[in-house]
Amino acid sequence: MTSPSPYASTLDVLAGLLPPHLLQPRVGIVCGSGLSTLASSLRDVHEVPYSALDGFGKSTVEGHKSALAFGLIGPGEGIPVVAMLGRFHPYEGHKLSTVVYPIRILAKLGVRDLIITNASGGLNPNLAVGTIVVIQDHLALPNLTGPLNPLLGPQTSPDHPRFVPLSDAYSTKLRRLAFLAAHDLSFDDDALAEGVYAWVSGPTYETPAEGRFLRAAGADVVGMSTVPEVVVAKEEGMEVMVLSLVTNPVVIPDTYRSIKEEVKAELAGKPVELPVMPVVSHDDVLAVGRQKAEAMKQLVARIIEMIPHV
Ligand SMILES: O=P(O)(O)O[C@H]1O[C@H](CO)[C@@H](O)[C@H]1O
Ligand SMILES: Nc1nc2[nH]cnc2c(=O)[nH]1
Repeated sequence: MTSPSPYASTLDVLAGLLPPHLLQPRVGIVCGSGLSTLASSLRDVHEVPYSALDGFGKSTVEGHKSALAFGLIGPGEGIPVVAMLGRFHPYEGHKLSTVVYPIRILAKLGVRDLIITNASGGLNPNLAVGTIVVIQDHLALPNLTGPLNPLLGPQTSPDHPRFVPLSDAYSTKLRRLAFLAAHDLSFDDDALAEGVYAWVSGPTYETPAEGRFLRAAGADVVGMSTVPEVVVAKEEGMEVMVLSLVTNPVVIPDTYRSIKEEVKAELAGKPVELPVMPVVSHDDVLAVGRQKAEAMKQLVARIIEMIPHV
């Protein structure tokens, strides 16, 4: 007798709660901090709280709900979509297997294209707060050197490769659609940019030196999520796109001033104003999410309508 799949009870609960036309979503959305309103473009919505689903944790971060929203996007019959209203981060104390469990469930439900969103700090000084960055690659320090690669351990399935290539992690098909969708929606040229996401474990925000280090290493934005989801989605064979909303600057020119020089100037009788280091808060992050919610929502909905659904 074969042992039951660890996902079977979660899938059974969903099958018992959802109408058949929503049970096989074609596209998945992961809503980042403050971005749960992305799902408001869905119609015929059925929400299932994470608490009803074995294997799901509870998202403890403000700006993250804890539910799956199933619904339809687009004209006619509509495209069946599932949105994760809230994600899990390792810094909340969740095991990596919990962080990526919803992605595995999305794959088992039939999701083939995954649109992941997040809030991030800007490392590239050309990226203004409010820019949506279409991620083209990532730099994952916890993956490279530490125990935070979600694929560590026995091979998850004989159908999955043991060694997952990530050189094509970010779907060129979906990234192309993002820019076409922004054009369709008459977004300003600088509303959408491209860049590299650095994943850090958090929950501390970066020191100025860490920000400069990540920038020098080639990253444009930094955040505390997403990469484990991308890695598992790739292992599951999905096409993946990440839209990262820049909510705050991390590398700020001219704020890294030398106190030694300030004191020398003071002793020389020059008027001195001590630098005030700007600090970021999660409230700032959520506020930018609210400001940009409508644009993000329109963009995601338009991309989904443009995906060839055969
Ligand atoms: O990546 P998401 O979940 O959007 O959230 C980002 O915002 C939070 C910090 O303000 C961190 O969790 C960071 O990763
Ligand atoms: N690590 C990190 N994550 C973020 N999420 C939103 N802003 C930031 C930031 O500045 N740093």
